[in-house]
Amino acid sequence: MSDVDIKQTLLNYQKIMDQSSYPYINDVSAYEKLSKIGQGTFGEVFKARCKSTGRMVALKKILMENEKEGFPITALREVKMLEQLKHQNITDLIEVCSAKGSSSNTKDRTTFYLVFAFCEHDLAGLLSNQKVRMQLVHVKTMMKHLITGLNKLHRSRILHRDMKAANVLISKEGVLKLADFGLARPFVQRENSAAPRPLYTNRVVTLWYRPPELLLGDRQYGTKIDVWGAGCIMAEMWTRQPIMQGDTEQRQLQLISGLCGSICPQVWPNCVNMPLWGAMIAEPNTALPQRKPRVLRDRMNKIIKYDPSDAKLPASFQHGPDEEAMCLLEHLLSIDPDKRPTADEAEDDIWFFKEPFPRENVGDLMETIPNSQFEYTVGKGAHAGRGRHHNNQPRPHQQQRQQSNAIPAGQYRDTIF
Ligand SMILES: Nc1ncnc2c1ncn2[C@@H]1O[C@H](COP(=O)(O)OP(=O)(O)OP(=O)(O)O)[C@@H](O)[C@H]1O
Repeated sequence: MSDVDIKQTLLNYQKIMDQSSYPYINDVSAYEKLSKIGQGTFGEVFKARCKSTGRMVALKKILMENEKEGFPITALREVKMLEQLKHQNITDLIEVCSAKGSSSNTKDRTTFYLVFAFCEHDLAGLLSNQKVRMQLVHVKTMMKHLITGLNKLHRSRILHRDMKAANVLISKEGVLKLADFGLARPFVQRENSAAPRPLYTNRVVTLWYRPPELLLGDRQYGTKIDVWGAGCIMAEMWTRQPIMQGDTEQRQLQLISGLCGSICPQVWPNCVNMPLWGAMIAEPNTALPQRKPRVLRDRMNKIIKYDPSDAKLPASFQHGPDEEAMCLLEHLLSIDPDKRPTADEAEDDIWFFKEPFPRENVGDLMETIPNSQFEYTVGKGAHAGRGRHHNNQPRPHQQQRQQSNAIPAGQYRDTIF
């Protein structure tokens, strides 16, 4: 079914629903709104409680950009994908709810909400809280959850396209969930490499987590764009802040070269075929500086160490760099997308089979966080919008809106850890 057909079907469906008292979709009044916890690109997000079960949920209001057209196609895509993606490491969409306008002006309008199981933290908030002391086993468990969730996504032929610590949620029980499928899209697996590949928009992924191929204008990318994001998140587990914080696409490329080495045909033969390669390399102040060494290992070796205060490590452990962790990180952050592992390969990485072994959850870490820190304040606290997508670029469907490259005051600017 084409997007137009889906839209038309939904329009008809909504008309029927509007005329009927039969609850095809539950009314949002089944939930009691408690507080506003986020301002997503698509609309507001509220913490709420189910009146009948007491279950905590996140209500994501769907921004109706053009109400006459009914339920937005982008939100419909998100719902359809999340229905396929039932997995413990993926945000749990419980249902879609609706609400009728209450005033005489709005009574013909229906507002829709996506209802998700509530998660107390996002990873960005957790990492920015210096009181949260993470041990190697916590980092490993969270990375295992993240890669397992990503593997499920890719096996379901879906690209996330907005991997970042702020889109990784952690439940009170200490289970990590990939969230925010607003930019996700299904992809076609090419059986025949000679077949033409579909073109996707390259205006995806928050700048700090954007891989070299997207920065060089690639429109035929694949799952490896998410794998790069997983690598950025893995490094951030130790640095506690995003590792490459460019404020323009050119600057982001320079930061990548500064850390991961020059983007050049010797390390990535196909780079010369990227749409922006020619223009960028020819610039006098090129964003593609050549002969830059790869210093990722040196920089990270100082940080990726066994923590001597980590009582859970066997006594025989040396407190040196964690060589297996370093190897996985190096692999995830390969400049050449073809050299990055698939999520399936990363899930079987040797690091996860070495002590300390990943656990079912990081519930013990969650227990160390005082209850008060489970609460939200808009724009502050656990869900503060660090590296938010809309600070760097609009969603594809919003490209007509003004793009702002500004990073808000108090946030990281153009730095490298
Ligand atoms: N299941 C959940 N539990 C708790 N909070 C959530 C949940 N889902 C979303 N949120 C909060 O709402 C915010 C916005 O949600 P989400 O990222 O899905 O929307 P978005 O419009 O795509 O936002 P963004 O512009 O940040 O990408 C999140 O950053 C998070 O703080």
